[in-house]
Amino acid sequence: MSAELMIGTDLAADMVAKAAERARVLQEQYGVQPCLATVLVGDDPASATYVRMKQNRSKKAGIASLSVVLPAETTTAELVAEITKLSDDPAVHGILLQHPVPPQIDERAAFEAIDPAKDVDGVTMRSFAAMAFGDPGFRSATPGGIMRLLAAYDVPLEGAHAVVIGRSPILGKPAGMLLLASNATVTYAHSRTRDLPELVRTADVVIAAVGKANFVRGDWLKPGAVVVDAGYNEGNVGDVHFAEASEVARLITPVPGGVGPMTIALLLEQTVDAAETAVHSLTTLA
Ligand SMILES: Nc1nc(=O)c2c([nH]1)NC[C@@H]1CN(c3ccc(C(=O)N[C@@H](CCC(=O)O)C(=O)O)cc3)C=[N+]21
Repeated sequence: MSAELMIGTDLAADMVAKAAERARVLQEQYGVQPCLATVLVGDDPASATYVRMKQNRSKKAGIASLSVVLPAETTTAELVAEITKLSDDPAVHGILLQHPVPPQIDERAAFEAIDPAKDVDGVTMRSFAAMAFGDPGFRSATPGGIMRLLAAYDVPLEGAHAVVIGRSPILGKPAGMLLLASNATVTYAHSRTRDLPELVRTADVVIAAVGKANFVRGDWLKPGAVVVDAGYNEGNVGDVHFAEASEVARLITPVPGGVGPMTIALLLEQTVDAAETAVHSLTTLA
């Protein structure tokens, strides 16, 4: 093992502590408790576990959670109606629709029912555009968490070649946009990419977001590369073959303890951002 670990746990704890302090101030000065609504469709046990983790960590930070659980047979119209209710509820500051949803549901339509002011998970087209333009706004939780981790470890991005493996709408694609906004030279790789190992060997920064356990091998990496493993496969296994990669990389995220806690920390931070904005827009109006 020669690589240094990019540990998310401590940084995330720091971010959550700061969010908790801001939540306390909102409560004390305005009597408002930030509230994150989570929406889970169906009974996938892994998804239920992630949602529970988000709720538990919210609670520790003084953020209320409102849990909506819908049956697996829910239609797009029913889900959109539920999310619209949350969008219209002034007590709710942030909304998270857990991905994936069952196949009969149009996930994009459901995401777009989230009020952009409450899109603390950064999944709407409005938030995507802000990331693509490098404008302020909510970041998709995992990509935003990755950027904070890279910044904390002083990873140089300007002019660096970043290869993002995966192009999903709330992970790979926005991650590439944020890297581009930081002046990296970004290549998106995906299931149709030819000669993937060779391409990855040209990367200074690798973002693995494919959802295949131990997919990225040590001999795919340029010595000294920075490796971010955004995979969350069964049994807490990442997308990167950690034992091999950590012999070649300069910096690497562990799984668990890397990107995962940063994702949740950013979600909570952005929930408090949303609550502050809501409170301040009310006090300005008054
Ligand atoms: N709309 C939406 N937004 C998401 O952000 C989202 C989603 N859907 N669907 C599922 C994935 C998965 N995800 C994780 C978050 C934290 C950990 C995490 O903290 N994992 C711990 C280990 C898990 C444990 O301690 O049990 C770690 O890496 O240290 C993992 C996975 C967010 N996701």
